Amino acid sequence: MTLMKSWVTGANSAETPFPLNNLPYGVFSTEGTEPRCGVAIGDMILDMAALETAGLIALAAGGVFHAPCWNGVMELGPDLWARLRARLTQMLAEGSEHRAAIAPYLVPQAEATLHMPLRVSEYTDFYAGRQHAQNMGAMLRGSPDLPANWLHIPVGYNGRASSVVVSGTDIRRPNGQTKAPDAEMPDFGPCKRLDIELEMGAIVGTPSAFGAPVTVDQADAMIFGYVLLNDWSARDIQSWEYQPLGPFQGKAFGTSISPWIVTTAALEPFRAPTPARERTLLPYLDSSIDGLFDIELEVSMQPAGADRATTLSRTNYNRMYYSAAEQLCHHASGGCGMNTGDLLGSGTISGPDKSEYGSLMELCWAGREPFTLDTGEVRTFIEDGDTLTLRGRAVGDGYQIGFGTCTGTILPAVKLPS
Ligand SMILES: O=C(O)/C=C/C(=O)CC(=O)CC(=O)O
Ligand SMILES: [Ca+2]
Ligand SMILES: [Mg+2]
Repeated sequence: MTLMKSWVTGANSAETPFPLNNLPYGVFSTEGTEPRCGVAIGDMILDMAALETAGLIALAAGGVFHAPCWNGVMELGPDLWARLRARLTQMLAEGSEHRAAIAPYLVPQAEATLHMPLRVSEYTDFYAGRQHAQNMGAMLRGSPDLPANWLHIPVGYNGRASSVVVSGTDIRRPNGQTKAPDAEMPDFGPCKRLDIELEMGAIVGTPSAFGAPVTVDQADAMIFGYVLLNDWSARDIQSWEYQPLGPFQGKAFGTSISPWIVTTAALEPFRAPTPARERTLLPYLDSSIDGLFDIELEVSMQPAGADRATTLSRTNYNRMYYSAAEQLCHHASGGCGMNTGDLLGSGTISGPDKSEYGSLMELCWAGREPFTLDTGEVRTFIEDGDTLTLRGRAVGDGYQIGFGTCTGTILPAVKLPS
C-alpha cells in the first residue's frame, strides 16, 4: 500500500500521522462549541456534525455525528463502517468533485480541543506480553517462569471504565494502602512507585449477545479500532493488594487513551501473526487470522520544567503473544456479553531487549537500576510533574498511520487530613 493522495493540505507528506489512508475518528470542540464527531485529515479535522447538518453525509436516520462519542456509529455495524470510510475517502481524495462542498467543514487541529472519542462501556485489561509477564514474575515472585495458565489463557482482569480518560488529562498520584516488607502494619498515603504501562486498546464495535460465545474470527470483525493506552499503575499499592484476586486500587486511578480511534480498516495492511504457539491453544481459541498489527511504539518522559523529553523505550505491538481478537473470544467464551464501547487493554507491551520494555518497573528493575534522563535527572518511578507520553505509528510505503499521542502529567496526591 502506498500513500493515497488528498486535496487537503498537509495530508500528503510521509510525516503526517493522518494521511487519507488513516481517517481516524475523534471528538473535538472549538471555542464556544459543543464536542462532536470529527475525522482527522492532515492538519485538519473534518467536522462530521456540520457535514451531517448540511446534508452532505447521512449514515443513519436522525443522525449520529452530533454526539460527543462514536458509539452511535459503532452501533450501526461493519457494513455502515465500511460505507462511511468509502464515502470519506471519496470526498477527500485528490481530484474529488466534492472538494468545494466539503472544504468549508474543515477545522484546523490547532484550534480544536480533543475529548474522549468514545463512551467506554467497560474496561478489561489483559496480560498478554510474554516478556512483561516474565519480567514481572522475576521481580515480584523470584522467577521468570510464566504462570501455569499463561500459555493457555489470555489472562485478564476487569478494570474501571470510569477512570479511562483522554490524552492530556492530568493524573493525580493516588493515595493507597501499602506495606513495607519489614513493617508490622500497612500504611495509607501517596503511592511511591508510580508507573506506566505501554499498551494498545482495542475498541469493541459490534456487541455479542449475553450467553453467546464468538469465534476468534468473529471477534476480529467486532473490533472497530485501536487506540494507544497507558494503564497507569501504582506498584506499591498493587503488590500489597493483588493476591488472590488481582489488581484493584493499584490500577483504578487512571487509564489514558489517545484521542483518535484508528480503525481496523486503516490498519489492514499492517496485520501481523501471533508468534508460534509453545502450547497449542484449545480449539475455541484457534484461528488462522493475523490478529496483531505492526505498530511501532515508544515511551518518553519529560520532567516538569525540562525543555525536552527523553525516549525511554521503543517496541512494537507485534511482540504480543495474544491478539485482541483472541482476548475478546476468550472474554465472551463463558457467556459474558460484550458491548459496543468496551475497551480491551492489550497488556503491557515489552520486547525481549531492555530498550523495548513498556513499564518503568521493568526499565528500573523494581527500583534497583535507576536510569538517567537526557536532562541529567535520575529516575526509577514517576515523580510529581513528570509527563509521560506514548506514541505509535504503522509505517507504510511513503506514508504512516499515526495514533497521535497519549500523554499525561502527574499531579501531587490529594493531601490527607493530618
Ligand atoms: O505480574 C504481576 O503481578 C503484575 C502484572 C501487571 O501489573 C500487568 C498488568 O496490569 C497487565 C498488563 O498490563 O500486562
Ligand atoms: Ca495493564
Ligand atoms: Mg487503569
